[in-house]
Amino acid sequence: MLRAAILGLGWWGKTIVGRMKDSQKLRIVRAVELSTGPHAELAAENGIALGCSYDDVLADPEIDAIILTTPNSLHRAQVEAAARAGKHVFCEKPLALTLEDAEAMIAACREAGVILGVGHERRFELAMIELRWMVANDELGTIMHAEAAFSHDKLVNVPATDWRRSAVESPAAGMTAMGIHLTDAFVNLFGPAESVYAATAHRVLDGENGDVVSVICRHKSGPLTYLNATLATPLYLHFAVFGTRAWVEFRNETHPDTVGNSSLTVRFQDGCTATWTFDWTDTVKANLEAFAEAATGGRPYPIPDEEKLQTIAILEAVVRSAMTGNAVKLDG
Ligand SMILES: NC(=O)C1=CN([C@@H]2O[C@H](COP(=O)(O)OP(=O)(O)OC[C@H]3O[C@@H](n4cnc5c(N)ncnc54)[C@H](OP(=O)(O)O)[C@@H]3O)[C@@H](O)[C@H]2O)C=CC1
Ligand SMILES: O=C1CO[C@H](CO)[C@@H](O)[C@@H]1O
Repeated sequence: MLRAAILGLGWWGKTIVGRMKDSQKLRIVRAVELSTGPHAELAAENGIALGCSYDDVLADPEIDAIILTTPNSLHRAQVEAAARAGKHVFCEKPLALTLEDAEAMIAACREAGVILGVGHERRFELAMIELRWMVANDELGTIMHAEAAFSHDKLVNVPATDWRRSAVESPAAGMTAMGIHLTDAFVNLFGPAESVYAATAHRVLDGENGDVVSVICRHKSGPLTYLNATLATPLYLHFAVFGTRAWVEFRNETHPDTVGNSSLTVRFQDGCTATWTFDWTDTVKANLEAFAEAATGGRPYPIPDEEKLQTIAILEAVVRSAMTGNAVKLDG
């Protein structure tokens, strides 16, 4: 059992506490209240000790790991501090806001010999795992292109002054909140991108950041990918991959606060169509338990460092492209 402390009991921190309540692999035993505590009721219900600083938990030999559900710009310093203290660290997405920061964080964890988990839970959807298998095993033929769209209007009602609406914390119209999940999926399916073009628009939300983003990537392995993400329409997640032998569409009704099914529809060259539905699985818990297994020496963490870096390289290129209006080439 991995014993963890959590930093940041906001929306997502509370979600994680709830999801990990009955886990046999990771137990949250301490929480650091930074700014908006106290969280006495939640802590009492879940057997979590409050009232300590980050330095306290880093010095606590009873703590094996840190979970970070804090504003994005704090992630680098907090991950580096955890690594220096010899703690495994699970950091929510985006891992970092720049490639330089992500590289430094990964280097710090490697040097300290600790596992770095990241909140890309969408990889743990059963339908996504199936889709990944189809692509990797050439079931779809040559992949021509893929498209995806993701939205959640949770942020519509938060004040424009909330950190999640700031262009620094959440650049390129919420790429860091929504689009990055799709980028992670494309990196997982098709590997690194060699060039990126992005545009943002400003439709309904106040503030300097825009509320809808579109991104086209050319992947080194060949396919073009296209994503749309917004902060202002009701929740949806749609994903489609088009190959010369078949195309596949993935739909998902899952919301972090509710439960929904997902489905994969495949249409083959000969016109046959097949649809599979998948029951809801707790992908947040699956990701944290995979992290716990890696930290306790069970098996490797399934999101490789190289892919964590590629996702942040694309994020950085999206921000640059949206600002300049030019395509951005990625090297290395
Ligand atoms: N994987 C996923 O699907 C999701 C991931 N996330 C990620 O989780 C992280 C947290 O997001 P979310 O929970 O929505 O954010 P919230 O604003 O709801 O919570 C952030 C918490 O961080 C703490 N905090 C520390 N310093 C600051 C500061 N300077 N300003 C504000 N809060 C601070 C506070 O904790 P306290 O109350 O304990 O003081 C606060 O409640 C982000 O990185 C986000 O991208 C978010 C949603 C879904
Ligand atoms: O930050 C976020 C906002 O909500 C989305 C889902 O509803 C999350 O997936 C995302 O990580």
